[in-house]
Amino acid sequence: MMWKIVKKSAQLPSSGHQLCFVRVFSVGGKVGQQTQLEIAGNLSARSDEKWTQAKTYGEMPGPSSLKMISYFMPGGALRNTNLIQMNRRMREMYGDIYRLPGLMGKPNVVFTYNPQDFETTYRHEGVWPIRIGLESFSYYRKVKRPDVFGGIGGLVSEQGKSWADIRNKVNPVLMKVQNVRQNLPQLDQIAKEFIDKLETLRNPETHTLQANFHEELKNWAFESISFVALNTRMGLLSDQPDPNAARLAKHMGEFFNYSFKYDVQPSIWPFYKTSGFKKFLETYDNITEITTNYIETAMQRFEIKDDRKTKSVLEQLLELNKQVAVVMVMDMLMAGIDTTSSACLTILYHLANNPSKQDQLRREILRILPDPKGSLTDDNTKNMPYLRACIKEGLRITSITPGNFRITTKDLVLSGYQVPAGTGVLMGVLELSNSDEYFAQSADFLPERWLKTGSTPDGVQACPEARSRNPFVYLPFGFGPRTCIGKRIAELEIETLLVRLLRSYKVSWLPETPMQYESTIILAPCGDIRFKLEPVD
Ligand code: HEM
Repeated sequence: MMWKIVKKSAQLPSSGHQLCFVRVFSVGGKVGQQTQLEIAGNLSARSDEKWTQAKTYGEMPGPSSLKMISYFMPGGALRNTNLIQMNRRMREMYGDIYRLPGLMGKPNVVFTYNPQDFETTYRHEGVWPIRIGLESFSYYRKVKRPDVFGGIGGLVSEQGKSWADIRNKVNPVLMKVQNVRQNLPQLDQIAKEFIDKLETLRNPETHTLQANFHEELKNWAFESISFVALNTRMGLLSDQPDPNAARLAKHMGEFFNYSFKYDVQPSIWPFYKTSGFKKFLETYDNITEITTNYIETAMQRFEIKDDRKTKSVLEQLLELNKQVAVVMVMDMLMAGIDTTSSACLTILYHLANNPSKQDQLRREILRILPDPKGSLTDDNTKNMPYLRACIKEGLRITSITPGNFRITTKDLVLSGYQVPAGTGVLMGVLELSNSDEYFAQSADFLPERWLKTGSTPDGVQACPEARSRNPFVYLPFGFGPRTCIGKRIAELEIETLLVRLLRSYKVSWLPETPMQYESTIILAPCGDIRFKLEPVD
């Protein structure tokens, strides 16, 4: 993998920042060329008035490479900060738009906190938006294991036409609400098993758990997404999980940590394969081996004719193309465990800290599920406006993906500065959705802001005026053709679990300090996570 320097003669700024770094995926030759062509197609000089009157890229505030490195040295302004703290300090120092030089092969990145810039970036992203990030995916799948993946990198890492070819195929399978909702009975069963397990771990006197709630929730997320993706029950919520499932869960946990280290943080692996990176490749191998075995077993099951009217997600993916199915299943497992469990934990935390909102939600849940032994169905889950509002509000206050990223494919003017095609743009959505400028009482958990007037059967007063009218300030699942493909699945899983959990327990937060987060690939809850779970009569 290498970086190619594309010199743009049209708009050279005066300060020496005229080189626009565009990543070339030498690991995925064809993809790289497509991406290059796509950007190169736009390299003819932009000469309209808006562009020529804008300040040059070099005039945009931001540190030089050397200054940036000094910030991370002992005593430096960004020493020991996580990504969120780092962005906040940089914003304090440089303002609402600033640029960071690309270090160790990463592209130059413009950080913006202006929703107009978000809109401009998305409106000009074209039909093949570029979001680079997890390049180890491409390397492993295309260079190390073409035997398994047949040259397909997967949604997360492909760009250009290769990305669109997969995305267009899998969109109807994964984004169509009805197709995803066919998993509701099994997801409901998994949520029930989760509650049964909590009950065995719960101290009936103190109502606290004798186990790590976060780990248990990750097992729930794993069990749920592997049912959707592999059409297989892993048994992770039982006393006797499938041994391969336990191995897969362990490797998935390692994968997430490795990916942060080698895909997000600056690393020399594109130039030199360190022993740590080789271990990462072993983890990839283990995940590939276990997942493909599960797929083979499921394929044998599918051959047996039965009277099912609908086809599972995996069957539909296999009908498209076996390699696409293998890649997509692995992407779903990799992207669908920590995200969903962190989001669920975050929403639960906000509900625990806002007992009156939790009570309000429980009134809705009791209407849906008067008998806790009853089942969740398409019919009784149709009308859950307060639950959906609580989920949105939880993800507004703490979006587990605090920023959205694109590589620009056209020259853009952002906040009055020229931003050449091929530059990274990081849009700080978390900051905006927590600002009083866009959401009244932004620090308060106010699900009512997401309700439509007259939409709540339980007589809750909607408060839509407390919500920003600008759709670009709240984007927890991204935006446009490249938006999260697991959004529907994640929402269904989270809704199902919250209904079951809050139907069974009144939840309160025990630690004296607020929930802590660490920023890895996402913003993940960490530290002391303890809830009190008191049974609901
Ligand atoms: C609450 C949970 C989740 C959140 C907040 C979330 C958020 C996101 C975001 C912000 C993006 C980038 C979108 C963009 O660039 O516009 C993304 C992409 C993606 N997500 Fe999710 N996600 C979640 C759950 C899931 C699940 C359950 C799956 C598995 C099916 C999944 C699979 C993916 C994939 C494959 C992509 C890449 C899509 C592409 O590039 O075409 N996500 N997600």
